[in-house]
Amino acid sequence: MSLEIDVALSSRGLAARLAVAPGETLAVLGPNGSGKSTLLGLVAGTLRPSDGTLRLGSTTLSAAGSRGAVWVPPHRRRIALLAQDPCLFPHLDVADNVAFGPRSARRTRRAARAQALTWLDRVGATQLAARRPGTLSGGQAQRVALARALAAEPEVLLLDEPFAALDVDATPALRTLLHQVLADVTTLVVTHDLIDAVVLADQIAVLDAGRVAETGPANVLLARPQTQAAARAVGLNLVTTGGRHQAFRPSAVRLERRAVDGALAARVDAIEPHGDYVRVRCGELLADLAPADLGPTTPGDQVWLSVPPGSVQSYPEQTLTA
Ligand SMILES: Nc1ncnc2c1ncn2[C@@H]1O[C@H](COP(=O)(O)OP(=O)(O)OP(=O)(O)O)[C@@H](O)[C@H]1O
Repeated sequence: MSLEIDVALSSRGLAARLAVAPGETLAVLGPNGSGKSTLLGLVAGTLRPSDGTLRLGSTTLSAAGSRGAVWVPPHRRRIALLAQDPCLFPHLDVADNVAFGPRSARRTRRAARAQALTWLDRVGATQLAARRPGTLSGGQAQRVALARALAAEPEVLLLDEPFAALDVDATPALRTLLHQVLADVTTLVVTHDLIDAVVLADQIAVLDAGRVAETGPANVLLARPQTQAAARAVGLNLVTTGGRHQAFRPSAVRLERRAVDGALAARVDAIEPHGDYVRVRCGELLADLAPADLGPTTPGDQVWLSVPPGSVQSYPEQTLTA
């Protein structure tokens, strides 16, 4: 079912208009505090908008402000939220946790259990059916939470950083699983991890300071962002001159400590260690370098930045419509 979001929450500085087509997955990217979780809360109904409307198919879930008041409470929305913390009921075994949604929808005990086992099978967790949540690993518990969310047959699934609390080892398998089971479910996924967007998303929306900076098909926005906010969100530098964008990865940037033909003069604002590389910030531009290539550079230094032509994507600037 389609989801049409046109909501504002003035106390959190959020005003966003977005649409998710039936069965599609929209990834919401953006820096800390840009409003991603607030947006999910407004869709789930745990937060009440100060203005605007929210529609699921032909049903209005909430309408506020001058457009009249409609409010469908969270438990009536057929929207499931899967967050970092799987939030399983500790006193129920796995099968009963997953059967909770169907039972709440007044299925018989037998039908609810059959449905639970079907979903446990789909997420590869049949063998966990009799276990208590307290005995599960993080990855197992998240699989069960996914089965529980989907067994309730939601019209919309909301994922809030679904892998953030998991071991790196457990994440790829769960992401692949999600990709399979999300194929037909209208989904909104909030993530800091670009791989989630690459694997799961049909569309991407970038939030910046409570506003939608850019939306577009995932493959287009990941390769050819039109705004600085989107470029930052997908990990690219963006330089715009003469109606054309040049986008390039920070790891493609070369840094020289003396003037070089064709290089851009810049001043170092900050140097941040990132594991086995250092990130050098020069205004809006980022350069990711091996420590040995940085040399004795410090903040405040004048440097010259260049990028090999083969590492630059060049494409026309477009006018974005809100
Ligand atoms: N419980 C709260 N009470 C008041 N203001 C809040 C609350 N939670 C968030 N905010 C504010 O609302 C705005 C949006 O925050 P939100 O948590 O939605 O951002 P986010 O993009 O999800 O950030 P993060 O990536 O850090 O989770 C921020 O200005 C934040 O300070």
